[in-house]
Amino acid sequence: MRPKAELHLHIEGTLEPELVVELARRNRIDLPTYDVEAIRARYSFTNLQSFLDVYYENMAVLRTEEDFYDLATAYLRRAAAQGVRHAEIFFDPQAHQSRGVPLDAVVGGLSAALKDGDVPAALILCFLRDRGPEEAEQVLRAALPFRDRFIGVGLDSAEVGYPPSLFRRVFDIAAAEGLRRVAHAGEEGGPDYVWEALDILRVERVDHGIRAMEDPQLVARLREERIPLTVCPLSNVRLRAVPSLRDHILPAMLDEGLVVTVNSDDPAYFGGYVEDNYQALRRELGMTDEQLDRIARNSFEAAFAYEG
Ligand SMILES: Nc1ncnc2[nH]cnc12
Ligand SMILES: [Zn+2]
Repeated sequence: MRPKAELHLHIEGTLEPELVVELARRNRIDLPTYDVEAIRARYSFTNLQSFLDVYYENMAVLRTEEDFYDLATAYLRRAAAQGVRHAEIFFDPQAHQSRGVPLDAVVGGLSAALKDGDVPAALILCFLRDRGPEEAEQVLRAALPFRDRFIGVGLDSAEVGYPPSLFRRVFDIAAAEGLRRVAHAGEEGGPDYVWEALDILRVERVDHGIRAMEDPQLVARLREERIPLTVCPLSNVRLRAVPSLRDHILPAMLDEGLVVTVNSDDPAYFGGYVEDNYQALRRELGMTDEQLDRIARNSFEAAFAYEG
């Protein structure tokens, strides 16, 4: 299996139904069903929001530092089996704080798992864009005492209606703290969101970015500056950002000379971990070993903290 880095992975999106049930029992939380197949049967999505509704509902079982430790430990085990040699992992503190889970339990559990895990990994703190810029700034300030436990900040959750420009200030603060910067853009939002992420947030990687291909000038900018894109093919199909894998624009992105990487996004929900995404590209799009090797090489080049 080809070695690779994974750069677009939400740790909350690795919460498998089996762990939902185990944590609900451990924390005495009522679930509508304890049948893992019944939970999985709900994973049919029509767009990003329809997924986010289920994603936020399921993560209510995450309560304690131990829960976050177990979640990240399970991911790192799977990642190792998928050929991942380095991971940069998103987490969504606001999604837990809003349920009364303290930030130190989240950061403490995740960072302890990373320390003990087999795959070298780092954390990227994401702001939920639909909760607005003021709350994002509060979260960043609350997280600064844990500054040594994460390497950067990101922007995720519902995209359309929440343009990157809203988050200029909090990204400026992050930059001044020496934090690396990424943002989801061009998943459901148009190329204008990718421009804003680059020009206003000064991001160093674009998460998804598939709609950048609608704007040739933007493609030229991404190519010339070698700004990596963390593309998530199975996610794009399951959230209907593309009609099917056969229609995915990823091969054209590679042909344009873009620094494309392949990642799993929320693998517990989208039918596969990162190697499964590589294999699907081979199977459905006929991508060659040479192309997939290039993508894997890109993933190490695009990493912020790879020490290979
Ligand atoms: N694909 C995605 N887009 C935006 N926010 C997310 N949070 C988890 N997965 C996401
Ligand atoms: Zn994502």
